[in-house]
Amino acid sequence: MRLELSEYTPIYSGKVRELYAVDDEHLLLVASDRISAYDYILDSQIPDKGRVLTAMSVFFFDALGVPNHLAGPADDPRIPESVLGRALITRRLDMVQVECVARGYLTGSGVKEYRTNGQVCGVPLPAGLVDGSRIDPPIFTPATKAAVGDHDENVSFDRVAADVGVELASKLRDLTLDVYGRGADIARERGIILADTKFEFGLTPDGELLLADEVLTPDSSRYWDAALYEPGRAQPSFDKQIVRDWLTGPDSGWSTDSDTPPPALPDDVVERTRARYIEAYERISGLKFSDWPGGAA
Ligand SMILES: N#Cc1c(N)ncnc1-c1cnn(CCN2CCOCC2)c1
Repeated sequence: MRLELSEYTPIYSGKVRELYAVDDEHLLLVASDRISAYDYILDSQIPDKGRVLTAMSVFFFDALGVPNHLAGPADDPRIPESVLGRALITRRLDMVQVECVARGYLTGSGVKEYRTNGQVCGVPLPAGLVDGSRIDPPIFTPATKAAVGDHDENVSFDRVAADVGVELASKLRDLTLDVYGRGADIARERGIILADTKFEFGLTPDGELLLADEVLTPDSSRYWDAALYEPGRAQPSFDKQIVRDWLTGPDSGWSTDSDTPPPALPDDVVERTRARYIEAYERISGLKFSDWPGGAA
């Protein structure tokens, strides 16, 4: 008999995910159907978004074979029925307070920094790059974890080494670039560009470094459709562009200049966005989302 979610102690609530304590050594990581856009958590939810992103993490954890925090299968008996398919049992780790970012393309905060000094996180880049330019080989561009609601601050490798020691900083960098590179290769073979991603790592009591949190999902990474890739402009988001275009289009009555929260999304925008998440998962994994636990009975 599965416990109810209310029987677990909540210990962390993020923009779209929550953590609960299962016991002294295990956590329940729950992904919601909430979606963010333009730094707002939208009132509208995307049905099955939490299940799709959980399925993506599990696919990549399995495919990439990196020691990680998973401590049970997607249908683990400790997972409450109400969150089955969008929750995972994980080992409770001592989290390394570094956002481990890998960039294979120049965009977002990276392109802003590049335009001021030709570098990103202290890594010099070739002259003449534009928004969306490929960075080959990919670079490690860590950030400090911001308080809820703030943006992370890009920092140099030397700053990470000063904070956590050069040996652990080097392991974080090497693992981040290796896992990103192999994950991006898998996606690229299936027509999807993983432009960049953010990993989190934690330490076990005996000092083993494990990959934690979510892995290579559209919430922790930028997903682009390779068929639409064109350097020199902001690339359309594979998963969120439908939402972004509607919110900034003529029908929403809202704009990014508005000082009010975005309006609710029309049903067709919700449904098309749901379909994009499922398409990304099925194309990358080669699996059927309908086979993933927790679907409508
Ligand atoms: N994963 C993991 C994990 C772990 N395996 N052990 C101990 N702590 C954490 C942890 C605590 N906070 N965060 C930041 C990321 N959060 C994830 C959930 O949703 C909110 C954001 C990770």
